[in-house]
Amino acid sequence: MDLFLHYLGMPYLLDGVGYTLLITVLGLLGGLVMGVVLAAMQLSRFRTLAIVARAYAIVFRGTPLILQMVFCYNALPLIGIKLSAISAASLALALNEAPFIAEILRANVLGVERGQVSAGQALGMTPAAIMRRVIAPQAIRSMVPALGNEAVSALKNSSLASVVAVQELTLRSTQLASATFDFFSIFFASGLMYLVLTGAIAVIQIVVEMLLDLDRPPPREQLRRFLRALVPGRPDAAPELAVAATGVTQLDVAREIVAEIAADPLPPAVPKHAAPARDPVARAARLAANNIAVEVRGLRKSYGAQTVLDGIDLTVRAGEVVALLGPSGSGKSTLLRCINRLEGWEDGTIRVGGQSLGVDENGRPLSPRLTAQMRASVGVGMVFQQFNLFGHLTARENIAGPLRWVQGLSRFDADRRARDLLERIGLAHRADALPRHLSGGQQQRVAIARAVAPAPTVLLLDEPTSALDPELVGEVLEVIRRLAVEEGLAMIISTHQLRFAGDVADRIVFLSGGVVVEEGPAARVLSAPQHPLTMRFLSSMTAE
Ligand SMILES: Nc1ncnc2c1ncn2[C@@H]1O[C@H](COP(=O)(O)OP(=O)(O)OP(=O)(O)O)[C@@H](O)[C@H]1O
Repeated sequence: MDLFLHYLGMPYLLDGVGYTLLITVLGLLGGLVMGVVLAAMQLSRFRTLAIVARAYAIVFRGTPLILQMVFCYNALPLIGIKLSAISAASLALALNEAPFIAEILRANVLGVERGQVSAGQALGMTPAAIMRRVIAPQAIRSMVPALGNEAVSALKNSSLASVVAVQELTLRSTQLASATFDFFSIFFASGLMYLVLTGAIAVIQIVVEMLLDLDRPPPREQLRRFLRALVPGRPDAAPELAVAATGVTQLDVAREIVAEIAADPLPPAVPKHAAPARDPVARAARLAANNIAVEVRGLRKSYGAQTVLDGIDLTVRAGEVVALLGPSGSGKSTLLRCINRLEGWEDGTIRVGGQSLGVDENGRPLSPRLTAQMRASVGVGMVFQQFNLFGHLTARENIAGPLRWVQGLSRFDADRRARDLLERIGLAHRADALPRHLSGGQQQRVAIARAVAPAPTVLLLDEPTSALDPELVGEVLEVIRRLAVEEGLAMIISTHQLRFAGDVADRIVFLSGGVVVEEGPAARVLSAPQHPLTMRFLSSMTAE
């Protein structure tokens, strides 16, 4: 035991720990930098870069680290690059770690829901802003455990640096044991040192995970809870006593909270503009004089051999509400995504606010960054079936964030606009809740508020209620009515809610097999459809 303690505090071995740490840190930092580059190359639109990165990964993951160390130390001098043993070992470790770290980065970037990327694009965020504000914060959170593993493995791999005579812990332990023959005490002591180092990595990992944990209460709340727990006799410190005194169980309290959240009524409507008079003829005449908000001409779009949209023509005027109806797979979502330039197409033109999104005045395609800027300046918002809220941001930040990043509002103004909208949709009390703590209906209400926050002129809604339980549909339709219809936005809404369509839509466009088979005033199409396919669809929907 004495000998073991003696080796544990021996400066010769402790110096070895220093070298071990140095190589590990340099290797990991180098690996991280190169890993970011490799991951970016693999995710890039340029195939050649992706192929080069993949080839690198095959070579450096497929050969032993010990050979890479020998190569860096002995072979690089042959081409004029002479490195010290520590530099050569660190470089080899970095080269070896890079493809593993790149795969961790790539997997976590791809793991962020694609819907959130579409939502970012639809909000007019550039690819760089989407990476920085949406993907990176979520990917970094989820990659911490894997990076912790990688750090432990790099620490252990650093022992291979002994092959190029770096005086790290394993080499020094072996040398000491050869000289003293006290193998057991020395290797036990050096094993414990490695354990302490890997333990420290585990602790760092736990702390980082805690700091990045979105469910962690804010520091002030943590301090409040801590202080409350210290004060004896306070109701929070002894909830059972409070229950005994009042006769109200915790279950009762929980039920009350759940009931309150479930009811979650919308506040009374205070429309900015008076709701449009529902005299369809007068309204149609008024709308006919408005500017064209969206114009689709001869749109053809295929996925591989499948033609999804086959010569669509559609004109929507400012302030007009158009409901897209049609059976599943008829192309409604694809049409909406094309209008917003989230999809390309083969033939035809789409103009939004008089501009062709994604192409310059000479018809040449714009970069994704310029397309995003154009989308924001034209003012087209989109609401998705699956809500697509940014998962790491609160309800308030989901609305305020894009206002700052895209519209350039100050934090104060963006927050005020977000709070105002949350109040109007009856969710002011949930402003600081994360999307995963909101019901589907609440999430979709926030998503609608986020889409209308920059005051778009055109709002596209892709089956906004189809992912919701029936009892939540009404609240979302009411929010659409308040925030969009009453604001007089031009809207194209793909929906299966016939009553809602009849109530808010000026016109119904019925799609089947990628073509418009019938269109006309909402009341007429719903009550007296002309085309057999429309008739069959409407009677099947009414029967449901
Ligand atoms: N990214 C894609 N790749 C290949 N095929 C696709 C893609 N997106 C849609 N499709 C196909 O295009 C057709 C039209 O799909 P779309 O989602 O536009 O229909 P929809 O009318 O919106 O249907 P639903 O009411 O079920 O949402 C479908 O056959 C679908 O399988």
